[in-house]
Amino acid sequence: MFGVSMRTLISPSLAPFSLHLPKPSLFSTALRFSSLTTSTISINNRSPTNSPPSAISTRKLQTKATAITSSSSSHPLSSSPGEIHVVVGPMFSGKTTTLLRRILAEKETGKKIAVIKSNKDTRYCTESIVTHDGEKFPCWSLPDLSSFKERFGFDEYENRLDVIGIDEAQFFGDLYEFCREAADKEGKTVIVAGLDGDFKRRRFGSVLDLIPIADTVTKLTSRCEVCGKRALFTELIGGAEVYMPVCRSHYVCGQSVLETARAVLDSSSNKHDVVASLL
Ligand SMILES: Nc1ncnc2c1ncn2[C@@H]1O[C@H](COP(=O)(O)OP(=O)(O)O)[C@@H](O)[C@H]1O
Ligand SMILES: Cc1cn([C@H]2C[C@H](O)[C@@H](COP(=O)(O)O)O2)c(=O)[nH]c1=O
Ligand SMILES: [Zn+2]
Repeated sequence: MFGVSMRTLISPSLAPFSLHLPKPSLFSTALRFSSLTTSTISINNRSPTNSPPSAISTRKLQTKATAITSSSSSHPLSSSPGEIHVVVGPMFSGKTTTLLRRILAEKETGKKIAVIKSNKDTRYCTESIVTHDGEKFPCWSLPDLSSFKERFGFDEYENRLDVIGIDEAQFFGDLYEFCREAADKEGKTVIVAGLDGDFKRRRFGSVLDLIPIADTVTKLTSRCEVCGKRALFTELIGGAEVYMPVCRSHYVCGQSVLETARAVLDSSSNKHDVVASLL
């Protein structure tokens, strides 16, 4: 649905956007994932999926030793602590693609993996995560994360699962608790992909709450549908579900266009009301 919507973005209703560039959709057509930009804050200087350097092994050993002598936790560490990697950005910035790459890299090293996405996202397919380029990977489509262990099987989860990928993380109300427990107490590596902000640039769900407990945070960017520059934000451009990635200038410009359009619509519907009331 989105693939189609984005290809028809510059519709008559978007005339104000197209004023800035004669053929803005060329940017999305030409865009490949490799051209999207990334900035990663690696809190402990290791890459998300690479095997840890020796300093990390030392840290894990120390933490393990601490866990053995600690009796305060109701969930004593049975293995090394896990990791949390967070991938955020606007729509079409490559979050699902990145998640998929990282998950496949983990799988290739022999790790047992599982991918979960919110069942609120039914755009392409419910049983798979699907990138906007059509790449797919089977997943658990769930209403919340707390139901995952039971569905996956407690024993299988505890003893065999190494890596959990979470897509559309902004829709999970229990994201923070799930990730903290999985990484801190259950030794899982959790790779989380989701929107940091909504179309009003407000924080979305609890994705941002993960930052203080994350190993790495990667903010991806897309390409502005209007000018082709780096897109940081997602703009809602039509109905309830048509979005496009935009740069800061065009986000601001789009907001003022929308405000003006709303004001015009309001005043004209008021005029109609007045006229109607006179008839
Ligand atoms: N308007 C667009 N702007 C940028 N990328 C787009 C657009 N439309 C489709 N794409 C494609 O979407 C891909 C990213 O898809 P995906 O990983 O699913 O992103 P996200 O999960 O961040 O929404 C890009 O590599 C690009 O090929
Ligand atoms: C900006 C924005 C998005 N959504 C929805 C629309 C999609 O279902 C997902 C984002 O998917 P993607 O993998 O990042 O392309 O979120 C929303 O509900 N509200 C918003 O403001
Ligand atoms: Zn722009």
